[in-house]
Amino acid sequence: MSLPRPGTDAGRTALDALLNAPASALAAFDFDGTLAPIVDDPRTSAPYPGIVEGLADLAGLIGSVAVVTGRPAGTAVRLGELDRVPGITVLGHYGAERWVGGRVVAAPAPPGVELVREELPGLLDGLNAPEGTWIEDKGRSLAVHTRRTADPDGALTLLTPALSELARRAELQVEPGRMVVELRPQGVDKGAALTALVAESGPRTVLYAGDDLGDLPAFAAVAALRDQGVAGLTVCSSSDEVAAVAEAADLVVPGPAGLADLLRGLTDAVRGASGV
Ligand SMILES: O=P(O)(O)OC[C@H]1O[C@H](O[C@H]2O[C@H](CO)[C@@H](O)[C@H](O)[C@H]2O)[C@H](O)[C@@H](O)[C@@H]1O
Repeated sequence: MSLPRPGTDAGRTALDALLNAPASALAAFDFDGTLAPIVDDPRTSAPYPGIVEGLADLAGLIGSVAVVTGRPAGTAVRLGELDRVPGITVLGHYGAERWVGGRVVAAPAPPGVELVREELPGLLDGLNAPEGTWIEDKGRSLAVHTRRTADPDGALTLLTPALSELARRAELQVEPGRMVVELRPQGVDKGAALTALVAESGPRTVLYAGDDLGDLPAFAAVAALRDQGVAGLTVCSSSDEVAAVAEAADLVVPGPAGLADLLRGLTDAVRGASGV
């Protein structure tokens, strides 16, 4: 499997650094839209064929592999079969939760989450939210999905102002995503999560792959880490739904299928470079 070349100097430098010193590399991945194709019902998400095997192979060849997701960490592990990846770290809820070796560690959710849980159904009724609007209660956050409505973008436009006002009263943060608006605790994002992981394990190279707006803080963290001497490669798992992530990435691959190919290309190249 051939390995695509990043379109930026910084990305090419980081890819070369990863291949030259794989034991000093961290590769971190978003879940939905990156490792798992987007589906209408989030409860049925599953990794793209070959992804789990690709992550497991990579985990045996480089310093560390992580998933950083907006999902609860345990949900991502269950849906993604991530416990099949030796040594993987899974950071859930944008870094508020950490799954490692079967245990989830997290601080308690702020009280605003309970307020949103109580008020959200009535708020959606009052707005005549279109049929197909669905509340995903993730425990420490709630997400309002519109993908299954007749007009997902129109539904988001209708609902977002009132959801933002509810988030403000609950002292929560609004997280927009692919046909979804999430109300979640403040003070965490994927950038801070990735930065903390790097501080902990001290890699000399970081690869981060994502597809949605919530991944942009992680891309920004990769850029900041470069200034501190850590080589960084950002990868976009592209879609027709989000343009900003491809614009910010060093390398763009066509969705989870492209990410599966990239994983195979990376493992082949690492093995080739080290003669394994
Ligand atoms: O950080 P991620 O791992 O990318 O999680 C972000 C959100 O992903 C899920 O929603 C998205 O995927 C669904 C399943 O494919 C899709 O139906 C939905 O339209 C997408 O927005 C998940 O349900 C959310 O809780 C995550 O925050």
